[in-house]
Amino acid sequence: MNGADVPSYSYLGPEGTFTEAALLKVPGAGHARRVPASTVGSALDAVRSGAVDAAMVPIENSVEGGVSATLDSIAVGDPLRIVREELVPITFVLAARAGTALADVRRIATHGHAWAQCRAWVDGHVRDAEYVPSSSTAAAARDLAAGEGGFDAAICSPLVAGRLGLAVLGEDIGDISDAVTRFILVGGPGALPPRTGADRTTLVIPLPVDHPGALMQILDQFAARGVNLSRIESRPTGQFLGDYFFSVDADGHVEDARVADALKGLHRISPGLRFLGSYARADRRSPAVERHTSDDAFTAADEWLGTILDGR
Ligand SMILES: O=C(O)C(=O)Cc1ccccc1
Repeated sequence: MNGADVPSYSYLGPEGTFTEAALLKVPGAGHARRVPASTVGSALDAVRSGAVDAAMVPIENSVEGGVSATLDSIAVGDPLRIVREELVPITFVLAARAGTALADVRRIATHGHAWAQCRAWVDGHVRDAEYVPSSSTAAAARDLAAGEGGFDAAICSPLVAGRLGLAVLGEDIGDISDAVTRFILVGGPGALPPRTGADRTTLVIPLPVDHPGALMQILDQFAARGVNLSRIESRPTGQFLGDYFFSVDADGHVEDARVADALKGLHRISPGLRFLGSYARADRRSPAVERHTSDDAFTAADEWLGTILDGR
């Protein structure tokens, strides 16, 4: 904890982001040192430099899918470890300065994921709407309240709109009303969070180039050990056209024999495999494990092989 008595956390800020709401769900975070960062990359760099103990960043949205800024920043550079996840239900409002009517709104600032989730509402209520990208929903609202940025409205949380004294021109404007975002708490390499039986393991798997069937072989490592995947996305490495890595969430903990065995198989196919952590699922859902992929089955198989190698 950097010698201080309280832990320190960076997060995608400023105050009032959905990411801060996720951080405040972490036990003790309300009394911790909380350091807002203007990008996901800088929140993670604060962990790498040792300026903070851990960072909270968004990773996945039930409507829009993976958060590329997070998937990419965590995949390269000094190794990081996900130690926890939080789920936050997301509600958006259209906020404006007092005196602005909905008919006057054209330029709307917000985070890319918020914009993507309110597309239908905006199309139906704002004529010739123009998207102004912002680093977060709260940054858009803050700049709007300060009269900066040259936009007419912001899409943000009802809480932030209220705190900044902004008028709400549209309530609950998300196209899917029960949208949820998953956030991850990311620390440096260290002891693994304990296995709970309802865990998730996150991996970065570089796709070997000029290797026919590589993706099939990668997927087969999970399938053959009965390991379910809850997310798989391909992202370009940025090195050259056609060079990709897969960002994967698998059910289970690396201390589960079937997951450990799958990781060993993956490493043989893709030696640049990066282990990003095993941590408890926020929804506490445990996977169904067939008998032949249970820890007991793996132990029995190891013992059986041992008898052969020992000449027994
Ligand atoms: O901009 C924010 O408030 C964030 O925390 C990022 C985000 C944006 C939209 C949905 C979920 C998270």
